[in-house]
Amino acid sequence: MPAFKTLDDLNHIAGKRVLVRVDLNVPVSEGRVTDATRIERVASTIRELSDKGAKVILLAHFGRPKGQPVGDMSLSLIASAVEDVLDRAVFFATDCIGAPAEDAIARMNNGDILLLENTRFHKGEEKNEADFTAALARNGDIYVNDAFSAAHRAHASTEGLAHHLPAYAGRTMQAELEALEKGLGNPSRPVVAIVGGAKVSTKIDLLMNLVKKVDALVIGGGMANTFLAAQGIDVGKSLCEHDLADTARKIMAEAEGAGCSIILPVDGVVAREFKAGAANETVAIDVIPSDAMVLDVGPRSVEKVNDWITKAQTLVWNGPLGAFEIEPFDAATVSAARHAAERTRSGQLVSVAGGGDTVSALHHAGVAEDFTYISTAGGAFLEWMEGKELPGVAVLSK
Ligand SMILES: Nc1ncnc2c1ncn2[C@@H]1O[C@H](COP(=O)(O)OP(=O)(O)OP(=O)(O)O)[C@@H](O)[C@H]1O
Ligand SMILES: O=C(O)[C@H](O)COP(=O)(O)O
Repeated sequence: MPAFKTLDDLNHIAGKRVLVRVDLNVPVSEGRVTDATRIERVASTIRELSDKGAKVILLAHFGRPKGQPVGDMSLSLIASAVEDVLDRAVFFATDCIGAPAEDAIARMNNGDILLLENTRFHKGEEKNEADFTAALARNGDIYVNDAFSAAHRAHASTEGLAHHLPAYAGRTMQAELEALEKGLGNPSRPVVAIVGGAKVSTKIDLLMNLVKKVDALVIGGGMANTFLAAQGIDVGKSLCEHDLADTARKIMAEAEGAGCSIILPVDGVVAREFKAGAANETVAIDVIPSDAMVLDVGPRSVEKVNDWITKAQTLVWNGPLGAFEIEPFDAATVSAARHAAERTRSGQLVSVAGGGDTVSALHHAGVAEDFTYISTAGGAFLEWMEGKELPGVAVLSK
């Protein structure tokens, strides 16, 4: 793992202005934050810096306002949720640069916490413009990046600032990078990856990268159908990207060349309707009725997946094995999740998972707390699984 500085390297910071990039891009409904996980994840960094007497100045984006102020994307809507999580006062400035920011910072006492308005209200943020970055940098002495989930963006507040100020990884960034290193960087073997979800098309780069890194790749969910169809199996009315048959064959050939076992379903739970409680039956994968669709992998397949989880020392998971939102098609995902959780609890498995639906599925199975690490990142986690360099991480290690 590339070396980077952490908060352990930051001493004597009382009175210093620390610009902390956090990810406050949280779901909001009717003015209320409906999931504060991302805020909870950055709380330890904020508290630690504040306890050391730093003036903690939070930088974040919210939504995609495209370089201009948009009312319902104001971080003023999130400030009280940050206060609730921290149980400390959080001041707010109506702009992240210029007089509003400077005046608010001038009023700060040591240990105070200030949230600056959405960085994406300025065009310079996403363009990583030199003038805008310099304007942000003028408000700080030190830069801490605690937003792994925004580190795939080379923006002023996620990348540019590290060229202007001494740069450090916050506690969440540090934990995420350490967990990901255990997952794919330098993992204990065998490493098994489970990739599921709806479509192959959104995960081609990810699959191509994984077959080079893992010992076994379990393919489930809707995307398994594309692989099965590419092998000449009739998948009936199942979700299937027939035009990606060549891509699927290429991924399988790459896997063979790299010595990675591809584990495809050998049976499936099929139904005629995509709805909870729909009449269903379990069939062998080569006799899928032409008017039915596979909505979950079957029990024999789950047994195979669980055998691989038993053999594995490391598990990386993105995408559910079936349509887990509608019962009973959650069965395979729940079974594999619980088995992985049990192995993790007993210290025999390092388990790392990410992806919005994946995290929901693990919560649904009641085991999200038991995994070694659950990433709150969406795009950044996927790009990491694709083997891409994340600009916000790369710059910290320079
Ligand atoms: N056999 C199937 N047929 C149809 N849809 C399926 C099937 N198996 C899984 N899915 C769907 O795949 C979706 C989840 O896949 P996705 O790739 O989006 O997961 P993710 O990467 O964890 O989530 P996100 O994209 O939100 O980060 C779910 O909505 C689920 O219903
Ligand atoms: O929600 C996310 O995944 C991050 O906050 C990044 O947001 P973005 O996709 O709008 O850059």
